[in-house]
Amino acid sequence: MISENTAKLHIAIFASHTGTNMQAIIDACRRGDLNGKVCAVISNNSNSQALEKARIAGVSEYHLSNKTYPEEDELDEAICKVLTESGADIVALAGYMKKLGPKVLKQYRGRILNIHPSLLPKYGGKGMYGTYVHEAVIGAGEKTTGVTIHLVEEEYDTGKIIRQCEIEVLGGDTIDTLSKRVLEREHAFYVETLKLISEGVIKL
Ligand SMILES: Nc1nc2c(c(=O)[nH]1)N[C@@H](CN(C=O)c1ccc(C(=O)N[C@@H](CCC(=O)O)C(=O)O)cc1)CN2
Ligand SMILES: NCC(=O)N[C@@H]1O[C@H](COP(=O)([O-])[O-])[C@@H](O)[C@H]1O
Repeated sequence: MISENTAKLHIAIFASHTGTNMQAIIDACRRGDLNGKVCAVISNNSNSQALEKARIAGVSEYHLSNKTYPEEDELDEAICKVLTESGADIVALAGYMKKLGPKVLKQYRGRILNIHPSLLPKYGGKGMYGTYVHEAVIGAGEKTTGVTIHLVEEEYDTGKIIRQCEIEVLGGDTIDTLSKRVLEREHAFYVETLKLISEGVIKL
């Protein structure tokens, strides 16, 4: 339970690749736009730009994957240990491509957020990540897409929806133009949502 208070929100961020949402959250904390601190960045990808961005920002970063922990339950436990030791109040998945395990889900139930680049429940679930989502949206002839921030449960994209915003699909949109426009909107949307949580306006 995230209680309304003036204490900084300690945020652990998970990212697998580029990490632009992670960077937006780090920057917002540093600017004072979000009463928070990114206490850890975790990636399953040792070569990710996300880990490099975290190193440059001076944020504690961890490569935790099936390469470092081949046994799934050991990886699950290792992630729990890092989250506990980092003092994380809340977990923000931001382009994290792997399924969180049962131990992490139990330890942080109700306090794990994920951002998804569509209006869930449409275009979610296994295989629906990154540009595959925008490809499906355009392929279906949708006039509107959007961004969803939801709580994370065992199955992909099934948790309670916390906030959504709509984004128009333009006539000439390609996968590239749409993904760029959605990603740009995600950055402010994630920061706004975390701010509302830190202020107790959104109660988890
Ligand atoms: N326990 C949970 N873990 C995660 C969730 C979740 O809701 N529950 N959300 C995902 C993020 N996500 C969508 O928002 C998502 C990410 C990845 C996939 C997917 O199909 N992944 C592939 C593997 C892709 C790869 O290895 O690069 C797969 O599982 O086959 C779907 C949805 C984060 N974790
Ligand atoms: N299903 C999960 C999913 O598709 N997540 C998406 O991955 C991108 C990560 O970008 P980033 O690494 O630059 O923040 C974002 O568009 C996010 O919505």
